[in-house]
Amino acid sequence: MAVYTKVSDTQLAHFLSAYDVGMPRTFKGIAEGVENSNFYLETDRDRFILTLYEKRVNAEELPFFLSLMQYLVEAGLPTAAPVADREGEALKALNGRPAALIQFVTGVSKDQPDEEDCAALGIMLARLHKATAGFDGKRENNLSVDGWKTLIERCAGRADECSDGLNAFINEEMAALDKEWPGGDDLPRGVIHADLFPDNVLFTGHDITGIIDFYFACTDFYAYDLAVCLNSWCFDAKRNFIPGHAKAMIKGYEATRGLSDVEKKSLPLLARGASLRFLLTRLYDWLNQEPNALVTVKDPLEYAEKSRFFRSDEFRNLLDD
Ligand SMILES: Nc1ncnc2c1ncn2[C@@H]1O[C@H](COP(=O)(O)OP(=O)(O)O)[C@@H](O)[C@H]1O
Ligand SMILES: N[C@@H](CCOP(=O)(O)O)C(=O)O
Repeated sequence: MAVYTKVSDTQLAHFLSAYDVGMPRTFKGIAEGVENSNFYLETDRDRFILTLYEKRVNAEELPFFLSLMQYLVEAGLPTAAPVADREGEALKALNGRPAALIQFVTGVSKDQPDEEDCAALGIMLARLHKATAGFDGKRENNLSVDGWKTLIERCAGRADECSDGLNAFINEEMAALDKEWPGGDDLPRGVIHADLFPDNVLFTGHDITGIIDFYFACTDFYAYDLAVCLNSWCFDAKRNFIPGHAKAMIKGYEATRGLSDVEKKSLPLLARGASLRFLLTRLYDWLNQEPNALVTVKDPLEYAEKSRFFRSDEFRNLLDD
């Protein structure tokens, strides 16, 4: 459960007095997520998510995230809208943290998405990329090559506490990616989600009803967003790659936004970059656990294994099929 900052009944009542959202009926911490504190709020009028932004979110960047979310709702994407208070403010503060009330979206995230879900995700990801092309906000990806180097410095060679040999693996992978990573103009880019894991996509059946958690959204390669999804949607619980999932996702994506040959050829490298990004943030969290937080720390090694897979020929061959 991710609740780093608690909210008392009195604090909630004071916070809600600025809004026109009705009287609270249910209020509880949410049993998913690792980044921010999230609460489910039901009032006599509607359902909401109350988010208190924590460690990795830079408060100055919150207007970018919230305006992107609002833009996407208006563009017809199934995303959650920030709720403004009576003064028209969506970005507020609560218990010393920046906070926002977000519209609740219905649907259930999938632990084990199937091929049809992956196809739907591919289509939705491409729709998202086409929609964000009209959004004029920009945000550098602080979890790309330079950000990985910073995380490596902060993990200070302690990776082997997690697994023998992990430090050497990370350094070797970082050096290779640093050398080969595409330059800013080498691939089409725009605003991407950058963390579109299955827990951030809500379904009813095989239909996507909600895309949430835009707090890593940034300006980067569209194909990198696809590479994040190949990492997070196309492996089974034993971390075996599922080629059918990847094919369905890429096909769905291409049906909506075509991928150039250069983008396709870059996917193995971009997928390795995405693996390293999630390996490093998970490793940092694993090494710096907060004893008082209600949070389930995620396994860094999952992404070391995925990174090794994306270095193999199997994925390259699949793209040539
Ligand atoms: N707008 C929303 N509508 C419905 N459920 C949501 C919404 N936002 C978050 N949730 C629920 O809260 C959980 C944690 O939210 P998430 O944004 O992924 O956390 P974090 O900010 O820690 O990354 C999600 O897995 C989902 O169950
Ligand atoms: N997707 C990341 C963790 C951050 O996302 P959240 O939605 O689970 O808070 C990972 O799996 O490492």
